[in-house]
Amino acid sequence: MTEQLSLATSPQVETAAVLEFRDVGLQYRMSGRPMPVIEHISLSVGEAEFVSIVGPSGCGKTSLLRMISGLNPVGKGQVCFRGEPITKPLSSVGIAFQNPVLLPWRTTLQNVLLPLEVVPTHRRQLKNQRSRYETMAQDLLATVGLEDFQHHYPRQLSGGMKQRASLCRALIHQPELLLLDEPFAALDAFTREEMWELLQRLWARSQCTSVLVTHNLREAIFLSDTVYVMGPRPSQMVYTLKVDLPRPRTLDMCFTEDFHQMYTELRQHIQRK
Ligand SMILES: Nc1ncnc2c1ncn2[C@@H]1O[C@H](COP(=O)(O)OP(=O)(O)OP(=O)(O)O)[C@@H](O)[C@H]1O
Repeated sequence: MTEQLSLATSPQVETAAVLEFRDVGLQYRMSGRPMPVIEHISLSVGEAEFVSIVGPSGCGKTSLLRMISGLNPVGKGQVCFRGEPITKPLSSVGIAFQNPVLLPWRTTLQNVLLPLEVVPTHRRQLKNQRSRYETMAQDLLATVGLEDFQHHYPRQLSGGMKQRASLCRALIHQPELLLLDEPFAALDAFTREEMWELLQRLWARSQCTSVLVTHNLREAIFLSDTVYVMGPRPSQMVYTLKVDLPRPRTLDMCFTEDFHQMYTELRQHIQRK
C-alpha cells in the first residue's frame, strides 16, 4: 500500500498527467527462467513536474526509466506519454546517464549539438538554421558556466564539466521529458551539490517534465516535487513523498528540520533484501 507524507509550506498545483504508469509489470529471463522485476506500478507525472525514483540496488529503477524512453518494451500494463502508450523510442526525450560519454573528437559545443544531428526531425532544421541552434547551445552552456569551454575537447574538461555538458546535450532539442539515470553518482560530494543547483536552474528554465533515478536521498528531496520509493524485487512503489519546499531551493535548506524529517521518512522506507 502507498502511504503519503506531505510537509506543506505552499499548496501544490495539480497539473494534467504527461506520463502515466498503468499497472505496469516487467520481467526478464534469468538462466532460462522468468525473473519478475516490477509489479503493479501505477503513477502519474504532471506537466513540468520533477520526480525522483529511489529504492534498493537492483529493484528495477533503470528498467523503469528505459520503459519511459521506449528502449525497454513494457511487460504488463501500459506506460503512456500524453495519453498514448509508449511502444517505440520517443524523440521528445532527453537522457543523461552516470557516464557523460562525450565524443572525444568533438568540442563541447559540437557534443551538445549532437542530438540535433541524430534525431531525424531536427536534422533538417539544424542544416537550415545552424547559427540559431549554435546560439541555443551557447546559451545552455552559459547557464551551466561553460561559456569559455565551448571549443575545448572532453579531455580538457573535469568530470563535473563533462556532466554539465551532458545535461546541455540532453536539453538541446527542447525535449518534453528529461530522464536522468544517476547522473551525478561519479562526482565528489561538493561538485554533486553544485550540480543540484545547476540542474534546478536548467529545469526551471526548460520547464521539462523530469524523472531522476538516484541513490542519494538528499538529492532526490532537493530536486523533486515528488519522490517515489520502490521496494525490493519484484518491486512495487512502497512510498510517495510530496516535497513542498519552496523553490528555488538552496543548499541551506538541506539542514532544516523539514528536510531532515523527509530524509528520515525516505530512509525508513528503503528496504534491503
Ligand atoms: N536486459 C536485462 N536482462 C536480464 N536482466 C536484467 C536486464 N536489465 C536488468 N536486469 C536485471 O533486472 C534487475 C533490475 O535491474 P535495474 O538495472 O533496472 O535495477 P536498478 O534498481 O537500476 O539497479 P541499481 O540501483 O543497482 O543501478 C537486476 O537484477 C538486473 O540484473
